[in-house]
Amino acid sequence: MPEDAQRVGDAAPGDVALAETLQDGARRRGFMLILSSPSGAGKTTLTRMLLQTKELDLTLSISVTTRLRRSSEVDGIHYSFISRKKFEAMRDGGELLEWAEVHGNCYGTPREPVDKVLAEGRDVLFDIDYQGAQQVRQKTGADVVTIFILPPSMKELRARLERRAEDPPDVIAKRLENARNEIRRWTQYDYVLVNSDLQSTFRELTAIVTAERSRAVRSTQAIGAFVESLLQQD
Ligand SMILES: Nc1ncnc2c1ncn2[C@@H]1O[C@H](COP(=O)(O)OP(=O)(O)OP(=O)(O)O)[C@@H](O)[C@H]1O
Ligand SMILES: Nc1nc2c(ncn2[C@@H]2O[C@H](COP(=O)(O)O)[C@@H](O)[C@H]2O)c(=O)[nH]1
Repeated sequence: MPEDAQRVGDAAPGDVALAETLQDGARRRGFMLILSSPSGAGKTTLTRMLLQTKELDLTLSISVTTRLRRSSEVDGIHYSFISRKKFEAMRDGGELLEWAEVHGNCYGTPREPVDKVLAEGRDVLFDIDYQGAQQVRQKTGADVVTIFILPPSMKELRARLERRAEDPPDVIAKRLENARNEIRRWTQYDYVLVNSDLQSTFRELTAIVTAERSRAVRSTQAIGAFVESLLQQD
């Protein structure tokens, strides 16, 4: 073993650097975690639970939309609510990573905040539809993880939209009408979960996040340096 090499348990200054090197953010690239589902299956609820779990350290991508704000929503927190004119200017100016028309309204993901979080080696959470998921996959490639959330039944999907009581009956009817087309897209996704019991689905989601964070393909050079140091040890 070379004289200057570190031993496990040695309190050398190099250990601090090594420990820092192995901070999660430094040892891997961040990824984009996309949740999609038909309206009412539960992705907003699950997104909220993921964000409230501080140790997961996920950052939500806040979409822009031309949809009217629901009474429970806060501008800048749940969405940035903008006019169609502003939306078109952002889209045409290349400010959106992806965009789509969903249930008659326009939705899009501002590119800059996503790039910033990923550059820090952290993960970004998206609540977007299958059209957006497809665009993000095509544009960005490997560092995308997609999850499709299914309802346990169409009856329960309707019941959830009605219990939520956030949309008028015609909007609920349109969302249910679109649900079948959306559900057929499940094969595009990396993972598919049936959201019957909320806590079980949440556990499944956190297990996916944890596993995806250890994928060798996302390793940075820091892990390479760490492996080299391991190989130098007795
Ligand atoms: N596993 C579950 N069991 C029972 N109710 C649920 C479950 N998951 C979510 N819900 C409820 O279903 C309703 C719809 O959920 P949520 O708003 O999260 O759906 P969504 O997929 O985000 O819909 P949208 O695409 O319209 O935003 C909410 O009232 C939520 O509390
Ligand atoms: N392609 C995109 N889809 C988005 C985006 N933000 C939200 N959505 C999807 O729209 C529907 C309806 O959402 P709601 O809040 O009006 O119920 C839902 O499927 C969302 O996932 C986006 O930026 N791009």
